Amino acid sequence: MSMIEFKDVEKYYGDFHALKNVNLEIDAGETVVLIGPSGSGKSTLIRTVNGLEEIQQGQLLVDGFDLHDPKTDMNKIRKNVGMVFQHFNLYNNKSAIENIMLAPRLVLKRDEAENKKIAMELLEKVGLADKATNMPSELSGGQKQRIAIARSLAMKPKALLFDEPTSALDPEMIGDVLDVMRDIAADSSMTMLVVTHEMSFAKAVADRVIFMADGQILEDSSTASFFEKPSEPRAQKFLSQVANH
Ligand SMILES: Nc1ncnc2c1ncn2[C@@H]1O[C@H](COP(=O)(O)OP(=O)(O)OP(=O)(O)O)[C@@H](O)[C@H]1O
Repeated sequence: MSMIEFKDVEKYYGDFHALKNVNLEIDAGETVVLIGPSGSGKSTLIRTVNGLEEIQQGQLLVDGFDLHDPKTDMNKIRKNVGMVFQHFNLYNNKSAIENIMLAPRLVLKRDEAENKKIAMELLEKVGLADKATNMPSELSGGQKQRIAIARSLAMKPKALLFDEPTSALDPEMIGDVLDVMRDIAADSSMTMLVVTHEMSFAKAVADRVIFMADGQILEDSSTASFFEKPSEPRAQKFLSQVANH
């Protein structure tokens, strides 16, 4: 069953045509990496999936719900579709564990003892059990991002969206975050859509690679065939540029 489905989607910012005839289907459990040059529309695409950006034409189905249908409850979509941002977006006035416990408490009304138990398990999972009571200002970028990932997981989502999760991190922090993402991708029930420039992560973890340029999907291939040789010349050029980085 497809978890995310774009059908002939068009997105404009005013006069600017940001997504052009996007057709894309992502099955439940798939890990898909979205790559492309700066300004190609990757963030825009990923942000439409949980309603942070509206589409103007076409259809977008998430977990079987049509995002354009006024009857669709966006809160329900956001419960099931977590998002991890480049700049973490933690609540800076709350400790690591409080960041993780907040949404389940408010949105899911999870019992407090159960909430704490799940939050501690997630802190273990991301390797930060010893930082439970630290404030975000006391954490490194990589630690903040792992807390943000734990916070998303606490809602027990069906899908996770990652928008350049390692782009704001010092190089030595990136590996730990990618390791956590790799673990999550190994859970066959989790759907992941990841915007990243980390080609080795894409190669090792993604089932499929989508290449975008100028608001269009130019290539949608299995990871193996994409990295062997993308069929699209612009994808070939992009790949050689990031590889030389
Ligand atoms: N809120 C907005 N209003 C107007 N234009 C926007 C807005 N957000 C994005 N754009 C434009 O839409 C295009 C796609 O932006 P988007 O952030 O989706 O690209 P991207 O592929 O994620 O780029 P990057 O890799 O640099 O993050 C860009 O030309 C950008 O300037």
